[in-house]
Amino acid sequence: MPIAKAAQTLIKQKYSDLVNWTMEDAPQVRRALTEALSVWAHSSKLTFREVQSDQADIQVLFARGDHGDGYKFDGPGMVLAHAFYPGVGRGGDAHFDADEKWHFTDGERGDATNFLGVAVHEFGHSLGLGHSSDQNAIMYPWYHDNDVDINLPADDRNAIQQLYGAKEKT
Ligand SMILES: CC(C)C[C@H](CC(=O)NO)C(=O)N[C@H]1Cc2cn(c3ccccc23)CCCCCCNC1=O
Ligand SMILES: [Ca+2]
Ligand SMILES: [Zn+2]
Ligand SMILES: [Zn+2]
Repeated sequence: MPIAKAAQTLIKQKYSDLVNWTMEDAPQVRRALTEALSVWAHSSKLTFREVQSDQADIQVLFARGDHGDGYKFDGPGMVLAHAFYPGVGRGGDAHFDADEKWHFTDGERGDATNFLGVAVHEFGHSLGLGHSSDQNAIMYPWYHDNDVDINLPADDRNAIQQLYGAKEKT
C-alpha cells in the first residue's frame, strides 16, 4: 500500500564520506530534493513536508559501494541511484551513488549527472511506482539527460494519479 500521508524528506549524510562535501552543497541538495518532490505533488493530491528526524517516510542519503543495504553501488557511472518502495524502516528511502559527478543546479552541467532528474525518478519508486517501458517517461530505467519539467510526461502522470489521485480542478 503506497504511503497515503505526506511523505517527508531528510538529508542524512550517514555512510557517505563525501570528503569534498561542503555546507554550500547542502542548500543546493535540499532545493533539488524539494523541487523533485514538487514535480510529483504538482500532478497528484500528494503534499510533502520536510522533517529533520529519522522518522521521515523518505530518507535520502549519498553512499558509495557497499553501504549496508545489500544493494552495493558500483563506482562512477553504471547504476546512479536506487530507492525502496513505500514501507516502514528503509521503505521509501532514496540512495544516491556518491561516486557520481552530481550536478545540483540549473544551467550547463557538461558530463555531470543531473541530480534533479535522478531524484524525480527515485522518488517515483519511494512513492510506489515501478519502471516504465515508455522511453520518454521519468520512470524509464535508463538515465536521459533531459531538463526536468514541472509537468510530468503522460505515462508518469497517469501512474502517480492512479496511486494518489489527481488534484481537484480549481
Ligand atoms: C534511471 C536512472 C536515473 C536510475 C537507474 C537505476 C534505477 O532504476 N534506480 O531506481 C540507472 O542508474 N540506470 C542505469 C542503467 C545503465 C545504463 N548503462 C549501464 C551500464 C551498467 C549498469 C547499468 C547501466 C549503460 C551506460 C550508461 C551508464 C550511466 C547511466 N546509467 C543508467 O541509465
Ligand atoms: Ca554508479
Ligand atoms: Zn542503498
Ligand atoms: Zn528506477
